[in-house]
Amino acid sequence: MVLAQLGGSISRALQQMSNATIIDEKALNDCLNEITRALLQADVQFKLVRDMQNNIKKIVNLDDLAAGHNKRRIIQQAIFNELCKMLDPGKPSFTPKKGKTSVVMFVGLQGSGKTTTCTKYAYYHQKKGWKPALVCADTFRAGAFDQLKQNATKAKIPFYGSYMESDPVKIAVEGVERFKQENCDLIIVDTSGRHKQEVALFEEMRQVSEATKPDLVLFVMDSSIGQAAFDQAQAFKQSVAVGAVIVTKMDGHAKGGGALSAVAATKSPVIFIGTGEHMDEFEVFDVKPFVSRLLGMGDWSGFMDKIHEVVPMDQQPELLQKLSEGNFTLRIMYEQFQNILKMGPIGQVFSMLPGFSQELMPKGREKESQAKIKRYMTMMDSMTNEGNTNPKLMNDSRIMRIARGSGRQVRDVMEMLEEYKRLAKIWSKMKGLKIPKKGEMSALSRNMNAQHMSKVLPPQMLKQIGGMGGLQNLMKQMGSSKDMMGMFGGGDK
Ligand SMILES: Nc1nc2c(ncn2[C@@H]2O[C@H](COP(=O)(O)OP(=O)(O)OP(=O)(O)O)[C@@H](O)[C@H]2O)c(=O)[nH]1
Repeated sequence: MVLAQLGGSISRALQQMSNATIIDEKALNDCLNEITRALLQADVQFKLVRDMQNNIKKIVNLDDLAAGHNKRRIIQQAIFNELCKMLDPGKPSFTPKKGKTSVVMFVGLQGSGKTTTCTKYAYYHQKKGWKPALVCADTFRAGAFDQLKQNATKAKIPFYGSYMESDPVKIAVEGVERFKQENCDLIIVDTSGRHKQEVALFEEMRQVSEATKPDLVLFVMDSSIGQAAFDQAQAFKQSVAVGAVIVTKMDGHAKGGGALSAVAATKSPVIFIGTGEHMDEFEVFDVKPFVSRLLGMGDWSGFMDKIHEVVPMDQQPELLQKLSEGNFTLRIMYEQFQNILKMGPIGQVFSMLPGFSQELMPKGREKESQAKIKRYMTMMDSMTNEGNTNPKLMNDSRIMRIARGSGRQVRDVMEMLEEYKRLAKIWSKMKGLKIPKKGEMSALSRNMNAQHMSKVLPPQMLKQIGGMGGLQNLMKQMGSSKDMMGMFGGGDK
């Protein structure tokens, strides 16, 4: 995903500025120009980037800053805030409530991933105990109903559609009525797409919308459309009351910056992103954790959510307890690999942990990484329970035995043990950190003190903030404010 590169470029620009002996107008301009270039390359609309640059310059008036102020921190905070502002239209979208019927209509161009996303959205809610249903009002594309039917059947979600009826309005109304009677609480209407923005498409959308009176219109946008995103999103917004955006294919080579433009064009928030073709490759989109990730700061709240999602309920307290004791054993690694493989897209989990994803899970090489994890697990399988699971007791003959037993080379076993050491080192930094239970993210904020934070932050980031002293000051100044936690990916949702 090119957004990751964007994050890398922004981090580098900040780093370069941090390395400058004096942070003057020139250093700031150089840094901002670098960030501007990165955003434009990521297809963010030119006007948005220019506005952002001007805003930062206005906020960070270097002449007015009294001596002793941490300029780096102020600049970094301004960049963080401006990026968040770009992605946050300032008002939340309509949020359906479990148990209360809501109609959600999906709109978007053909091929944007609309049909796939309808099912992902339904499946996401179904896993959380909702009663969703799918209505296929796409009578334009042959095969659309079959596709929806297939997806819905796989996910065991009720669906409605017709091979005979050609009037999308009629199907939409009938489907919505049927599922209202069946007490479904999330009725999702998939509408037709077109290859390009056409009058006929917009007219049909308007009619379906008028007839079904959706509580929310979701605009689905392919992240790879680049600079065209702004105009496309605006055209949809002008035809129907788009309330929120879902950006798809964020896993591919898309530059992803279009997401920022779509928010500006529709003045509606991005609420989910699609990160693959599978049903569960779908993530809630939260502005602050996203920008934190973009700036390479990690996303703790997302990571915790994933743990709650991936690890079976009965294993959660034990695992979290062990992790908070800094007790990352080979067995834990094995069990977690097992859970993660069951879930499918492991990259999503690890990418949320600072410094984690690149080594074990390079982007775009998930299949390879998955195979690697399976290989590790075969080797771990061949270890005997007693003694051998303690990596400290691993000697040459044991390593050879494991290699023989699992049909692998000695160097493969060594690699697996190295990986364990690397993960154990990362997790040892978590020692003492109280890990919140589901829905208790505020506990994380309360327990995150500067010391923990300093261990968790990548070293270059800590340096930019001004080391331990700078971090303590920063936390004092900001108190335990949401902004601060948001910056590091925590905070209440
Ligand atoms: N890699 C990736 N592929 C996706 C994602 N979302 C959808 N796709 C793929 O994009 C292609 C088009 O998706 P559809 O759901 O058929 O598109 P659509 O917008 O419904 O198309 P119409 O019904 O013709 O309007 C399919 O091959 C999907 O598997 C995503 O997040 N990542």
